[in-house]
Amino acid sequence: MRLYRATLMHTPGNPFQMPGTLQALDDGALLVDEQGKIAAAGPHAELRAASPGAEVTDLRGGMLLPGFIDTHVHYPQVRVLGGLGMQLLDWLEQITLPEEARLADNTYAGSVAREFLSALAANGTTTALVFGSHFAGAMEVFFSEAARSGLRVVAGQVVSDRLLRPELHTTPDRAYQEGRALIERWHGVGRSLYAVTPRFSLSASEGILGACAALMAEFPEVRFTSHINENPREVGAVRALFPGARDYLHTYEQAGLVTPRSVLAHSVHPSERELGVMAAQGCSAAHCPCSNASLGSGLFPLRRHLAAGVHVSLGTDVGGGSGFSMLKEGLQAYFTQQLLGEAGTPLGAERLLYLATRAGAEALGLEDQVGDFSVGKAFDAAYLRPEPGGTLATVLAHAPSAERALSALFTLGTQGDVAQVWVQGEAVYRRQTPVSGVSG
Ligand SMILES: O=c1[nH]c(=O)c2nc[nH]c2[nH]1
Ligand SMILES: [Zn+2]
Repeated sequence: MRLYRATLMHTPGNPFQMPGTLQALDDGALLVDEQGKIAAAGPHAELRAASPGAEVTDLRGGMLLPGFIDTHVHYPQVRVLGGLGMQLLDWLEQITLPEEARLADNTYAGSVAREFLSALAANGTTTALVFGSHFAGAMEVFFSEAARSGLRVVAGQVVSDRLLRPELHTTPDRAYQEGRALIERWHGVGRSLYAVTPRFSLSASEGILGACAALMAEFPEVRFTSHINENPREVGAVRALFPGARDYLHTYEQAGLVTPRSVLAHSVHPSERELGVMAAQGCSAAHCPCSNASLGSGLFPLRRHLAAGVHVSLGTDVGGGSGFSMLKEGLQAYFTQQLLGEAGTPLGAERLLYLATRAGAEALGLEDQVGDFSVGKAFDAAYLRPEPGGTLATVLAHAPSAERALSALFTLGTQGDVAQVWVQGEAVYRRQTPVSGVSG
């Protein structure tokens, strides 16, 4: 048993439904067992007295949060981050798809996978729903590297059969065969799960969506993810490609792909009908505010999603987004809602923490295992501790409440403030202290 002594913050409930779910303990502790599960949580003095033999990891001076859960992030797109100046379809054609084609080479894919997984961990992300590569070989490489990294990933091969580039196209039969082989090899192995992943209806014929549906029916535990209603030009093109569909969601719905296992990224331009069906089917929307701003996609109608009863989580959407930081994503989500004025939903610290952690666990059906520090869950955690002397350190030192400390963290925090990260009690990242005072 090991006792982690720290200032703890987590949201073991949904603050959009029940305000006041933020729990903060100033001198708190988590007792973690040999399986990496939380055996007890509470004030440090109490846990210490009850478990005098436990070894103590002293994390005072920072904040211990549940590991972040990123519900939309593209593995092949690390190296295209920063490609500013375009909207979705031009950005895909000119910057992103040429890079994705390079993952046909497994050695290249391995380097990218390692860069990607290291960046997730260094930003405190312990679980991610990962949009994969179009190549089965690159997915083999990815799952192997993910197992080595210790992170939890829900990932799948991306499938498409039109309008991208020929080398990224497959066929329904091949999509089914390769998907099946990957699921049998990786789903439920270690900390990996599989997600069936058509890129978007624009690049997926009814045949491809049918192959995805066949996999979902055959493997009732695998997850599903895709894109929806991101950009007006994209939405118009999908309408033209599926003249029989009522709207974008209907293209997935007709194939039986809208279920509680589905996470649809973006949903910036939904109709009321689409929101009603998403809510009724228990499917989640992954909100990616940095990407929506960067690609000029629009302002996410969070209020309408919540009013309809659609579950919402957060995603960084690397590389359309602006990096791996779920703190930055939370801040941009807050900005977006502020910019919407009356139509926006205020996002205080409690809601931001929930969106960056537990909401993701709920979207992935993992809320019994991760997402907060409840007893029985895995110890997946990020320790945030700014280096002394910076602005965040100053603000935290004077924060009048836990909420203010947390909102300062979302406002000012960066990758450099992530000091240590654990998954299931195993250290997966530790910040290297910069060498200071060396000149020449
Ligand atoms: O933000 C996005 N990134 C992508 O790579 C993509 N592909 C289809 N639609 C997409 N949207
Ligand atoms: Zn995306």
